Amino acid sequence: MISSSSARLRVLISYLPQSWSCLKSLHMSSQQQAQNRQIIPVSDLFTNPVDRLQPMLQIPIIPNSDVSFTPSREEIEAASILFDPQNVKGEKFQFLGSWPNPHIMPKWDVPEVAFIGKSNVGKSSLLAAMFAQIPDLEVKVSKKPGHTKLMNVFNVKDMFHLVDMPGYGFNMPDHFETSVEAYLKSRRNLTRVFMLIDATSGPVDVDHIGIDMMEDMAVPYVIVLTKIDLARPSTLLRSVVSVLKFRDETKAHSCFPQPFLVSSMDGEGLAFLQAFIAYVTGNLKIKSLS
Ligand SMILES: Nc1nc2c(ncn2[C@@H]2O[C@H](COP(=O)(O)OP(=O)(O)OP(=O)(O)O)[C@@H](O)[C@H]2O)c(=O)[nH]1
Ligand SMILES: [Mg+2]
Repeated sequence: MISSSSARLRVLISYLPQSWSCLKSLHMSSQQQAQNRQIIPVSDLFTNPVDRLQPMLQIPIIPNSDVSFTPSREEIEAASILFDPQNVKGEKFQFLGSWPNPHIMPKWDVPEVAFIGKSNVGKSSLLAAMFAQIPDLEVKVSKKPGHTKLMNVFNVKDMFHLVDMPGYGFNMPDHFETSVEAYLKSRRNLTRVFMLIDATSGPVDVDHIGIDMMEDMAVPYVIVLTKIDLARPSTLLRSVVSVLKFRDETKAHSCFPQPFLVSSMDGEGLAFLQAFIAYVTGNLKIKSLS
């Protein structure tokens, strides 16, 4: 029986490879394990991607005490319908505009969630994937880091707003402090921040700085690992463990304990994340949480 989370992490880390050659062999053995233990295929879009990794380990990847968001399949499907334009006539999906700082941004009486992370991590792509069924709503993405320079606000049916932020790190805008930081510090209707980290690398130095920033401001945030379609299962597992380790080592008080995994390319994990957004903005009741 493994009791403390740091002891659990030590056990998890001992499972993980230390070098690329070991990673390769873990990958091969995980393929063999997949045959034996039936890893869930990626094609199921209404599940938590962590579930398909779980057969690789004999203990929970995320300690049960840290897993509080467990919607049913029906609840996940209900949330994804919120992002579906074929509902009641007149429901609005809109790009509301771009702003360089929060002082000139209109104050709406609607919960907002914001997406932050290093340049090129996939913030704009994640919003584009969420709005994939709304062709009129274009979210610009680019291979070039530092593409998004302003805070872009999108309205989802007057239920909540999604805010795409400029990235930090390489090619970040000079006005980052007066835009993103000022927004995070002052925005009253900001309900949750989603901090994106690249799943192919796990947290890097610039992510640590981002997390410190969130902790200093005591803004509630959630970690989302992006680009999971590009990460092998072993790499993905390693990135999840790195996030948990980092969270525990830094005693990240404002961080939601359960990380999310998503691919904007094949949509894996998207509906699960949408369910969380719907839940935190008060638009979805989760039976297991009520
Ligand atoms: N394979 C894959 N590529 C992705 C994914 N998400 C984003 N990308 C790619 O990563 C690159 C950067 O994506 P963006 O969404 O523009 O990244 P961003 O975080 O908004 O970047 P900045 O605005 O520069 O801060 C683009 O080439 C995307 O196609 C993903 O889930 N899977
Ligand atoms: Mg962007």
